[in-house]
Amino acid sequence: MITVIVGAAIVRGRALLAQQRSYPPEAAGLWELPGGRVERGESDVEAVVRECREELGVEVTAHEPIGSDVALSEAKLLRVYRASLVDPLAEPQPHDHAALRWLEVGQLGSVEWLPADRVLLPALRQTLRWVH
Ligand SMILES: Nc1nc2c([nH]c(=O)n2[C@H]2C[C@H](O)[C@@H](COP(=O)(O)OP(=O)(O)OP(=O)(O)O)O2)c(=O)[nH]1
Repeated sequence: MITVIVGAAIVRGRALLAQQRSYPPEAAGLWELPGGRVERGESDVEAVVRECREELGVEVTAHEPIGSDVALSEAKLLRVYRASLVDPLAEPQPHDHAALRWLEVGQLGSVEWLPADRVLLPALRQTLRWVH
């Protein structure tokens, strides 16, 4: 069975939300998109919405997938969906991450991403350019 990890590319205005991991030690300090494992009986989109609620305390709408699936291991893949805040004035909170940052297109390379997310940077850049 393949485990799907969904990531949320939350875009607000010209910026994308990134979060900094606080664990495990080998990933602490690196940046990723909000998200996590799709649970049994759940759709990808439902998982995106649930994870953003749990991790950030905000409601999002999940849109289309961005880029291609990225293999994390033989049995795990990362699939990213474009997302937006239901209430654009809602401020996401880092419930279990070290920090959050809104990055504009020129700043996407300024943080150290997890390796799988680095693969998606061109697609994320394109999304930020296209939204505006
Ligand atoms: N959420 C998320 N996970 C990512 C990204 N890129 C990436 O390689 N991953 C990896 C890190 C983890 O190994 C895995 C997510 O697994 P998971 O949902 O079980 O979350 P986790 O490791 O934080 O563990 P936990 O919260 O269940 O304790 O996917 C990303 O952009 N967002």
